[in-house]
Amino acid sequence: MKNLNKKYPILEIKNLYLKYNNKLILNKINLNFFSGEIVTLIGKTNSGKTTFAHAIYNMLPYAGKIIFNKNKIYKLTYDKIFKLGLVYVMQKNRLFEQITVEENLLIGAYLRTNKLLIMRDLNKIYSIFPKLFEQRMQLAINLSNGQKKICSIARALMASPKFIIIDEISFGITNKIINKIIKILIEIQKFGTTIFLIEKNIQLIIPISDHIYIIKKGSIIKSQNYRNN
Ligand SMILES: Nc1ncnc2c1ncn2[C@@H]1O[C@H](COP(=O)(O)OP(=O)(O)OP(=O)(O)O)[C@@H](O)[C@H]1O
Repeated sequence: MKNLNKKYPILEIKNLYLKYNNKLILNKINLNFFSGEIVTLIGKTNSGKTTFAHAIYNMLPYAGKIIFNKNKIYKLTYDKIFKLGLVYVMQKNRLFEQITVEENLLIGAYLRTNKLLIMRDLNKIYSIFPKLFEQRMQLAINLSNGQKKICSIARALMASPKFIIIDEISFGITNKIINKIIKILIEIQKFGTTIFLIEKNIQLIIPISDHIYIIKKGSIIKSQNYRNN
């Protein structure tokens, strides 16, 4: 049984509504996320998953309130949200392509001050993903799409986040690599990081999820709790 902090939610979504051109895309979403949970959002194409993540990161205007670690993040820009420890790995690659893989990874840690811990985490990333080590001096633009995704996730992990959103881990990468990423996620979850996965390929994700929500046409239509407590 996992020892999850249920005292107060690390992320609260209150009455979230979002429209594109007058079309309702997210419809009254109310969700609470707690520290150390792995939460998965499942839904078909165009159900509103990515839009939901964009709203959390304040990249789109919405109605409702989103509170992260008691901060009203609906009033903040996404760089400020990052500084609070909420990190978002977008579905599409957002690496800095004209700098090296290692420079990208270190940018993930730019707010951290303990160099020893940063190097420990960097070495850990390299030991889990040896190909990133081999490619560390290459410009990010030269990576394959799958390696770019791994590098994006690794960069987010280098921030030592309190909360990480990953939009489609499985996008462009093999099951073997997904399993490696899952191993790290389980490890950081033990230290209290909340992991929010947005997925279509659910086979590998369901067994590690504490909570699964299903979204359809912008509404959460089902939730399933897999925790033992
Ligand atoms: N920039 C945009 N302008 C207008 N409508 C948009 C825009 N982006 C998304 N939408 C619409 O919002 C709805 C939800 O899209 P969203 O990308 O959130 O779905 P999704 O569940 O993440 O899909 P996928 O699994 O394919 O990534 C869709 O109807 C889509 O057409």
